[in-house]
Amino acid sequence: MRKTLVAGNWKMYKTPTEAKAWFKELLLKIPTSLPAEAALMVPFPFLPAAQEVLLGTAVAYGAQDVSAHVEGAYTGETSVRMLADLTCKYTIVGHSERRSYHKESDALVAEKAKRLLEHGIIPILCVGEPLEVREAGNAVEYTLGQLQGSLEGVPLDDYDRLVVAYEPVWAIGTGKTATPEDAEAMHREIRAWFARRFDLAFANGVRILYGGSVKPDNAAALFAQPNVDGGLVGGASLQLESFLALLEAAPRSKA
Ligand SMILES: O=C[C@H](O)COP(=O)(O)O
Repeated sequence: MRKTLVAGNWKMYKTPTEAKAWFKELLLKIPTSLPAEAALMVPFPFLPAAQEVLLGTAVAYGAQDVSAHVEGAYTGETSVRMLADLTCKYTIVGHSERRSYHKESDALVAEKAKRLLEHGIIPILCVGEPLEVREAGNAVEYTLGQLQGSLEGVPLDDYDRLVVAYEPVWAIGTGKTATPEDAEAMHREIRAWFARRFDLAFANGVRILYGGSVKPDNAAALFAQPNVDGGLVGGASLQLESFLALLEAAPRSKA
């Protein structure tokens, strides 16, 4: 059984003060019998407030990136030891905005995933093709290539040490969502890749989220697909009511 996960990615929105108030309000409004697991992936300066308010509750939290270096003279970087000290459960690696704007390679993403695993933090590894690749009919090949490269040398002893997020670049922040059928088709390919690389039990256990313009009005159809184990959600995770609606749209688990 895979527990469904709805993870908000706040990107570079809100302030620490706003975030702390939001976390508190969320805890007041979140249903006690929450079907899916909830998580918030927030900017680094929000993590102390997340730890103070969310630690020990039903809402997990984590960062949106991490340095590949453990520590040292790396101005502007944030280390995995800092994230572990702030009790992050998850952290995003390889988001397309970092791959594109910060030229992060698969090899760098793999190093970051390794650092997280070494410190007990679960990487949410993002993969997904740009529009021209999809239009050329190479979306599967491209996405599986990214997956392979971003997990090169990453020691994965169990499926619950990793979450994958399939985020087609053309669907991010554009209002264009992959159809539930297209998302399901890619998620099946990703799961089949894990079956080839590891085994069937690993493949059936690993959670694969969909990301790209997930909203309360399309979430239920996406999350109903057998291989879509929840979502990594940008814009629609920023408002409390829509984040709660997304959580309610998610089933408890997948077989
Ligand atoms: O990580 C989240 C994705 O980039 C999706 O963002 P979005 O829901 O605003 O399209």
